[in-house]
Amino acid sequence: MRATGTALDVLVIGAGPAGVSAALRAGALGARTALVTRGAFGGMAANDGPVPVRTLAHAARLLREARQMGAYGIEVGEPTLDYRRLLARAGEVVQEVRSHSALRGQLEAAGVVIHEHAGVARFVDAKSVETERGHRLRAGRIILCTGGVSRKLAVPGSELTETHSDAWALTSVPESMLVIGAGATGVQVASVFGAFGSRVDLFQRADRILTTEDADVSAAVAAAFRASGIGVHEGFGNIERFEQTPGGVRMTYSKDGVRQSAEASLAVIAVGWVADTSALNPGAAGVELDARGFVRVDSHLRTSAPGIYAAGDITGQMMLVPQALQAGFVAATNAVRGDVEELGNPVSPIGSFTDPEYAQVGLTEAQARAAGHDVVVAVAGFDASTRPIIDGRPAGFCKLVVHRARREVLGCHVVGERAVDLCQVAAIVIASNMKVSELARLPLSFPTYAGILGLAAARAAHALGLGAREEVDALGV
Ligand SMILES: Cc1cc2nc3c(=O)[nH]c(=O)nc-3n(C[C@H](O)[C@H](O)[C@H](O)COP(=O)(O)OP(=O)(O)OC[C@H]3O[C@@H](n4cnc5c(N)ncnc54)[C@H](O)[C@@H]3O)c2cc1C
Ligand SMILES: NC(=O)c1ccc[n+]([C@@H]2O[C@H](COP(=O)([O-])OP(=O)(O)OC[C@H]3O[C@@H](n4cnc5c(N)ncnc54)[C@H](O)[C@@H]3O)[C@@H](O)[C@H]2O)c1
Repeated sequence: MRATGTALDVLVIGAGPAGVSAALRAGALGARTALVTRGAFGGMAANDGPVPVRTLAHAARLLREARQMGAYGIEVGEPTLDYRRLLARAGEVVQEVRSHSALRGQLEAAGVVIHEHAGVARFVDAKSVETERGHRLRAGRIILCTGGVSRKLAVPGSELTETHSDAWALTSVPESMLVIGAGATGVQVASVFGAFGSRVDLFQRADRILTTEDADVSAAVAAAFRASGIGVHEGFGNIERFEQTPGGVRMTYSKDGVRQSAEASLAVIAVGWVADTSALNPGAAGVELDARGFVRVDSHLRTSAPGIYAAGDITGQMMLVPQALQAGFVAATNAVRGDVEELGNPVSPIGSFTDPEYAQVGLTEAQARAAGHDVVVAVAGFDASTRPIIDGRPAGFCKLVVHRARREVLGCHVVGERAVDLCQVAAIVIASNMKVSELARLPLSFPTYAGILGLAAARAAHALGLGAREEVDALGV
């Protein structure tokens, strides 16, 4: 067992976005800090989540674009996919992102000692941790940033199912695929493999896919998926079991006493994310979990154990990279300076790189109405805007939810090309409390996707009796 000499001020466990941010902040504040992680630096975000997934989504886009070329006078023939080559490319991208990241250098410059590939770390007591590869580390403050893992289904035969990580590691595109769970992960898996030529069936227990999106977004993405050949089964019932078949796997499920089954080459489970705490032995340090199994934290990101903080997916709060970075910063600030900062509730755009893309920021229409806001809703179709028509991508819409009296945007919901980018602009509008009429009058560049936001704002301003719509429509953005 290798023990570090004197105790550290701060030990951060897990080098995903939350842990890297926490360690950087603690080091920058002058604390003697170490960062210990099971595997490679960067966590899921770099190695198994957004970076490889976005690479596959990009390949899906390239296939789509190759098929569109004929309409623009370019003949290239039907594209074919070499999946092994694509996976190699995803690996290269992960390496490239890693080698261009300034974070490791910044951590070293801040004096943070990095223990990478240390194996699983586990609490010995509330101040010390040991790792599988023999490090023993002691610190006055400990920040838990060990992220999460895919939730398993507790049904017979669940060992026959795969996770999104297994799906990325296939050596060829499966002929067919069942995707179970239609949150951000499930729809991404379904969209990518549908584009690669698998026959995909997406099973969602709730009565609509993407339950955390505006209902119009769920409906539009489901309709687009169906139009592209993906089977979308909403409110399908309960899974009874999985069984091996000669060609792959069979899922048996039932609803209202009626039993049905579906078969495919493989089944991918994407029914949610749970904290990765089993190996950490949090009980030895007095760290309590909540009913869902996430580490319970207060607004300062303090756990139930004095001197132990947690940030990122392990807390079960918004499970996204920017939020993990922010939480790591807050937890480390509090660990070093003494509980001076709260996490707060910043404006948080969310979106996914499916085809079609979808994104949101702020309140959905239903949330705004449930909160008692008197709202005006304005929708601009992509087909009413010049740029999507130029690009041959006229499907989609931008929906604004606007507070009638305050004339401020409460929410923006987009389906279609560059939806995620469009919502970043809307996030700035919301964060700055800009009036919708000011947004409508802003001379956004022409012809752009951001212009659709201006068009929706003009329609909202018109509905509020502010008279901007005709002027903007006349410009034909
Ligand atoms: C398929 C997919 C796509 C996604 N796409 C996006 C996206 O487009 N945009 C976005 O913002 N977010 C996306 N996310 C979510 C995002 O990846 C996570 O919210 C983010 O990675 C959380 O960061 P974290 O630091 O909390 O945890 P992680 O990134 O999971 O890092 C945790 C680290 O802790 C290590 N660890 C775990 N247990 C131990 C232990 N006992 N000892 C030592 N080390 C340990 C792990 O090996 C890992 O390195 C996606 C997620 C998935 C699954
Ligand atoms: N692009 C992105 O930003 C992105 C991509 C992937 C994941 N993520 C993050 O990762 C987190 C986890 O995402 P996720 O999609 O894995 O989980 P999730 O909890 O967001 O979605 C799981 C879905 O599975 C459904 N479900 C639950 N039990 C089921 C069952 N037995 N059968 C069928 N359906 C069932 C739920 O209704 C839900 O819609 C999210 O909070 C998200 O923030 C983000």
